[in-house]
Amino acid sequence: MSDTPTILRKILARKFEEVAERSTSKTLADLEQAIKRQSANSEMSPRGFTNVMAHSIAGGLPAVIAEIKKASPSKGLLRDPFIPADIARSYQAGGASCLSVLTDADFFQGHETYLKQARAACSLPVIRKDFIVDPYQIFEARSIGADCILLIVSALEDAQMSELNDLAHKLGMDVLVEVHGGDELERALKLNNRLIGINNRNLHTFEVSLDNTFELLKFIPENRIVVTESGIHTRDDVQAMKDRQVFSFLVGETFMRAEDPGAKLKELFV
Ligand SMILES: O=C(O)c1ccccc1NCC(=O)[C@H](O)[C@H](O)COP(=O)(O)O
Repeated sequence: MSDTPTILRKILARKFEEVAERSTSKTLADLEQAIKRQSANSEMSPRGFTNVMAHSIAGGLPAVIAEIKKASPSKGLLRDPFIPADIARSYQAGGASCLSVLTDADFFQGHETYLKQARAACSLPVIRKDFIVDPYQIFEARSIGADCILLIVSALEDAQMSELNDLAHKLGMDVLVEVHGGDELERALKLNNRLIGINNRNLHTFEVSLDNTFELLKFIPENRIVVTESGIHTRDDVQAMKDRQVFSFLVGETFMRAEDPGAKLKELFV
């Protein structure tokens, strides 16, 4: 791969700086202490992200991870005013299985507080949607209440990915391992993990094609849950996935642009 600074590379470079900055004001030991303290609070216990997804599918329902993102590098500002607690309640009423909350500030106008507010407003499991490059961020994710984290295969080496995956599980969280191409999928399948996300968006070029899910799907064993991510806009898009036995979805922009995100979810999925 060339070293041209694509958006993904810029985000990752910033993440390394962020971890260095944050860990001086809040150390790893501080985060571990916070996690220990919150283990006495049942509200903060992991909500079983993967189990909830599997349960929806087993019950014949699509498992929708409904995303809370204020803005994105490809589309700019998506929602204003942006009230995570209201959005979370709307998603739960609309039938979402889980939430995804962007916590990256510099590129998505996200924040950890948004995850806390969204999670406190509903009973759904929540994935911290961020760009994880260091164990520090996994401790941080659990300390703010995340039930699941995202690992983007193209951002990580195998050994590092395996270490991060194990750490997340050790802290009681689930992991969504995200791929875009066949080589990444091969690497993802080596991990002991059930949720595999196929991103239809190329994070280097922003190009989006649902064909990406259709093409990679055949290489994924049946014991994995395939989540199709990005570019889902219509009932036809949803039906095209269902026709190919894909029942798990991660949707952001379409819901964020709707006045009532939960009603939009129902319109697409029910
Ligand atoms: O959304 C972007 O522009 C983006 C750019 C660079 C890296 C990641 C990006 N998005 C993260 C996601 O994968 C999506 O937020 C998620 O899959 C939902 O996609 P969509 O329904 O198309 O908003």
